[in-house]
Parts: sequence; structure tokens; C-alpha cells
Amino acid sequence: MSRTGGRLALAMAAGAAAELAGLALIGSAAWLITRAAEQPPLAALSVAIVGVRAFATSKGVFRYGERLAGHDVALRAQAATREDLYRALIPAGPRDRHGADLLSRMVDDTDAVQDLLVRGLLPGVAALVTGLAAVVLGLFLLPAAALVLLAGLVVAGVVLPAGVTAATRRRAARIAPARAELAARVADLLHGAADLAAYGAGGRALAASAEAGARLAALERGQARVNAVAACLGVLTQVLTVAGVVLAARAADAGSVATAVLALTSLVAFEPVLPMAAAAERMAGVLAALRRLREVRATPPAVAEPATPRAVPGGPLAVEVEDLVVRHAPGRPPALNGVSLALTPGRRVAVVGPSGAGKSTLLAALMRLVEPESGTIRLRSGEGPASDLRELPSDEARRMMTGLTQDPYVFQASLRDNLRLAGPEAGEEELAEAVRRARLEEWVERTGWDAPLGEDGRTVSGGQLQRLALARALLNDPPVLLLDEPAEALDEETADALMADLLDATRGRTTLLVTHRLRGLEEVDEIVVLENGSVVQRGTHGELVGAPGYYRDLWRSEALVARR
Ligand SMILES: Nc1ncnc2c1ncn2[C@@H]1O[C@H](COP(=O)(O)OP(=O)(O)OP(=O)(O)O)[C@@H](O)[C@H]1O
Repeated sequence: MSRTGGRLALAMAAGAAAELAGLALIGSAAWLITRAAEQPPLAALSVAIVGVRAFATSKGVFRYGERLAGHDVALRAQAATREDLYRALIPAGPRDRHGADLLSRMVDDTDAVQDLLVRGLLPGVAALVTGLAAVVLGLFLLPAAALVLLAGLVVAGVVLPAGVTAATRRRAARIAPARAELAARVADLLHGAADLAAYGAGGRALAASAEAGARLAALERGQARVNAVAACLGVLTQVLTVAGVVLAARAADAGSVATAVLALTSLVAFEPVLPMAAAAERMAGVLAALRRLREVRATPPAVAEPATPRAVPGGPLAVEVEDLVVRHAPGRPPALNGVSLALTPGRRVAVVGPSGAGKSTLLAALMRLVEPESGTIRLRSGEGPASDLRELPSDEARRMMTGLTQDPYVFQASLRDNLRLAGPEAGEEELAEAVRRARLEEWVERTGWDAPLGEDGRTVSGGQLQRLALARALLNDPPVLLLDEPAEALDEETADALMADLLDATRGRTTLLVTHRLRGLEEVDEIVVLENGSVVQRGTHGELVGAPGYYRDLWRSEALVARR
């Protein structure tokens, strides 16, 4: 048996033993009290007295053991499920799923795994064992009473839970998505607070959240009503069964001792059985949650990992992109349509083009975040043979070619830790050097290395954010540096200063720079102009401004803006 199986068996055994001890405690106590009323010699009661003490103590010990082992196994199972989800999500990427929905799956739905064990399986086993034990005891004392008890237990433990399941199955399947919807609305309210306030749309967004909340509340109220009715019916069944047992004992003239033992053990036998109706309701939700988790696990990875990965080439790397075609979804026009370019060690290539031309898609293909439909990306070190990027493990490929992403994220951590993310081993000297090259030292001097940076980087200006991201990229120092729109969303002056510093800092590094601004590109070795996923022009800045086309037009309009 696996270790988890062993722990589960231990928890089930402890739970059943605790319920059995409870049953035996009540049975022996009932026998002791009624027998004592007949005033027998004390010796006739001594075994029962010891029994009562032993059962009372052992019940607590077994209950403690069950809680310990049960929660241990449940929390381990929950942790393993979360780990499994992370593993499934990392290669798939967050592409099609809303963050809040994923978070809700990660938190609420994985709780379901815990409930499956703690509120489903373990109490179910304990209820079954206790019910059977009570019926067997009844059979020895009075078969007719045992049959009444059996009927009552079947109603409370099987019929009622089945009824609850039937009444709530459809609603339960809607609760998890409704909770995810509410989480998504609340996340929108939080993250979009500034935009909502700017356009006076806060009221509508709040109303939409309130509606989502009301939908969830209505579903949960419906569930709660079914639960309440089931709980009432359960207690009614318990009372009627005990009354039936007493009547059967009276009719058979069983005597006061046997009647008391039968009545009280019947009463206690219901204790673990009654929560089964509520457990059935929860199990319907648990099954829906498990289905949602399966969906996430079944998300195919964004890129296929090689069956037999090749070793990553060492030393300075050349990158050869040939006839690359990338389509984001079947049936959509290709985002890249036959792109070829070469990056040789120490050279800088800039990719420019209008919005939607495919620039970010090219970087995504280089970072192995999307699977090309055709064409190749090869890495070559020195005179050695080239390796196809697809033959390398994808995280190794990302280690070789990475850098400044389009939306750099600032973590809620100190400035130092935000930088260390890209170089965990970096010493103070290296951190200071990266900060100096990204021209951030003045800011760092002012704020200090340990200054906490706020959520979503709101304490950081746009220019500082891009420089922070550049410092990270320089610290990480990959063989091939990729820079995606580093001057995006900056004002002219800040963008000019950043581009000048960036071109300074990347001199002599193998760099692919995606940009929508042309100023400074005199410095790069080659410029590739992309339009509609294809290379329409390539050359140096001097060559491109001399030829009609997108580059010259943009250059002229930039010059006009600069002159104003
Ligand atoms: N994840 C995606 N799923 C579907 N289509 C996508 C995805 N990412 C990009 N596209 C589409 O692919 C095309 C190229 O997009 P890409 O982001 O590469 O352009 P870009 O040149 O980087 O644009 P920008 O300068 O605006 O960032 C666009 O038509 C875009 O709508």
C-alpha cells in the first residue's frame, strides 16, 4: 500500500474506532445505569464500570487520531493537487483563462479535494461501521428492534442523501462557476479601479459585481434550504426509529436493561449517519469542482517538449530564423508568415513595424512560448552544428533567449528583491552595475535598495519601470537579449533618454530589439521591417531612410513631431 493509502486507512480506522467507542460507551452506560437500579452486588457492575471508563477515554484518543491522520492525508492530497495544477499550468501558460477564474479553481476547487476525504470518505466509512455494529448488537438483543433500526439508518444514511443529491446536483454544478464569476468581477473592480473612476463606470461595475454576488447567494440559499429540510427529516427519522425500537422492545417484553441499551445505542448510531445528507450535498459540489480541476489539467501545453532533449549549446550563440510561420489559432491568418532573420554574436537587430505586424509573436516564438506551424529556429555556437530550438527543453530555450517583456511586473517586494528575481546569485556589485547601466542609480540613491515597491508597481513611474526591467535583463545577462518595446507608453523625452541608455548598455551584446520608435536605430546592425507577419524591408538605418516604404514614412513623421 502506498504511504497515502496507509495514512488514509489509518484515518478511516481511527474514525470508525472513535464512533464504535462512542456506541460502546452509551451501550455500557445504559446497561450500567439500568442494571444498577436493580441493586445487584457491586462485583456484577465492575466490568461495565471499567468499560465505561475505557470507552470514554479511548473515544477521545481515537477521535484525536482520526482528526490528525485525516487532516494530514487531506492536506497532503490538496497540496499535491495544487502542485499538479501548477505543473499543468506552467507549460500551458495563462492564455485562455481569466486570472480570477484560475485563482478560484486553485483555491476553492482544490479545497474540494480536502472535503472529499474529510467530509465524504472518512465520515462515510465511520457511519457505515457504526450503523452495522449497532444493527449487529440489536440482532443479538432483539432482532425485531434491529430491523427497525436498520430501516431508520437506511432512510437517514442512504435515502435522504440520495434525495439531497438529486435535489441539488444541477445547482451544485452552477455554484463553482458562479463563485469564479464573482471572483472575476471583484478582481476587475480592484485592478480596473482607476479606469472605472476615470470613466464614471464604477457604479455599473459595482452593480455587475452585486448581481454576480446575488446569483451566488441565491444558489447557496437554495442549497441551504435543501440541507435544512434534510437535517430536519434526519432528526425526525432518528426520533421515530428510537420510538419504534422502544415499542418493539416493549412488545417483546425485553426488560428494562435491554430496552435502555437498545434505545440509547440506536440513538447514538444515528450520530455519524445524520451528517451524510449534508455530505451528499457537498459531494455534488466536490464532483463539479473536481471536473473543473480536470479541465485545467487537460489544457494542452503551449509548446511540445522534446522526447529526447538535446544539450544546450555553450558559448556565444548565433540564432537563425528561417521561413517561420506562426498561427495563434487554427483558421486565423498567420501572425508570422515566412519570416527569416539571423542574429550573430555581438550584433544587434531591431524589428519594427505597425501594431499587429507580428513583432511580439516573433519574440514569443524565440522564447518558445508559441509553437510555430512551420519553419525553423536554430541555435549555433561557434562552428558547431546547429540545434533546432524544438530539440531543447523549453525552459532551457528561455534561459538562452530572454529579456525585457512587454508588461514588466513589479512584485510587492524591495527594489533589491525585484532585481534579484533575474539574478538570485548576484552580489551587491553586480546589482549596482546593472542599476548603473540602466541609469537607475539616482532613483535608487533617493529611494534606497530596501524601499518596498507597491502592488502593480504603482509606486514606480513608467520610465522607472522600464529601466527596472532593463536592469533585470542586464543582470540576467542571457546569451541572446530580447527587448520588447522598451519605450512603450513613455513620453518622448523619457523614451529618447531610455533608448539612448539602452543602446549604450547593449553595445556588443547579441540583441533583438522590438520597437515602434526609430530614433537611435542608426546604432543597430540591421533593421527588419515587419508588416502583416512578413518582412517587407531590411537593412541599416541609412539604407532604409533612403528607400520608400514604412520605415521612411515613420522616420519622417517622427522628425516632424520632433521639430514641433
Ligand atoms: N495570444 C494570441 N491569440 C490570438 N491572436 C493573437 C495572440 N497574440 C497575438 N495575436 C494576433 O497576432 C497578430 C500579431 O500580434 P503581435 O502581438 O505579434 O503584434 P505586434 O507587432 O507585437 O503588435 P504591437 O506593436 O501592437 O504589440 C495580431 O493580429 C494579434 O491580434
